[in-house]
Amino acid sequence: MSQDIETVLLTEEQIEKRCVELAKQIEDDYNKEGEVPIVVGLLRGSVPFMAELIKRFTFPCEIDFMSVSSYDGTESIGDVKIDKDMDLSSKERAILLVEDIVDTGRTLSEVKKMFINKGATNVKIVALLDKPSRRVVDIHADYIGFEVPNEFVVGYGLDYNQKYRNLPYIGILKREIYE
Ligand SMILES: O=P(O)(O)OC[C@H]1O[C@H](OP(=O)(O)OP(=O)(O)O)[C@H](O)[C@@H]1O
Ligand SMILES: Nc1nc2[nH]cnc2c(=O)[nH]1
Repeated sequence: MSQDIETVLLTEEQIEKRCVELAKQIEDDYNKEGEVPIVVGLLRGSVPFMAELIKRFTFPCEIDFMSVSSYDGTESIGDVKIDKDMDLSSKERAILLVEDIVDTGRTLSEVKKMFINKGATNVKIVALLDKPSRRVVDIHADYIGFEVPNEFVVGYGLDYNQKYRNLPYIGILKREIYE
């Protein structure tokens, strides 16, 4: 375990097991609806989770990425802005947004609105982690991996100043690292 980690909250095995369950649930829903969604990963935190999910999808889908930002360090700095838009058109397409964590809910709320404005027919959200105690915007994620407490977590895509994304587990960062 990294010496900067206070506690491991979720092991690699727990995350993988949950990804199998989520992928099955998502697959059943898209098979019922008969749509070919664009699976859109929000860079950069969603990458490990998205890789773990999509390799288990057996339904036809396309993938794309976009990058939005709203955070600096551990605190929200307000508005969400698009740093890199996706390449595919979302007009008249079903979108499955893949996110690492829902915290205040601002990012997903803004991104979902943006897709609806661009003419997407259906926008669903899958997030690995949910921190409901921090929510300031009412946003519904269709699929959630795990609920986490109000602690700053890193690993499995989640960073602190761009570090720790490569950890294969989710852990609580020691306070002395960021205080
Ligand atoms: O629910 P919210 O309060 O909006 O917070 C969640 C967002 O914050 C983090 O993104 P960050 O801007 O740190 O980008 P990253 O994915 O590159 O780490 C995280 O990846 C989510 O996108
Ligand atoms: N790395 C990381 N990014 C976040 N963005 C919002 N909450 C968190 C968190 O707990 N950890």
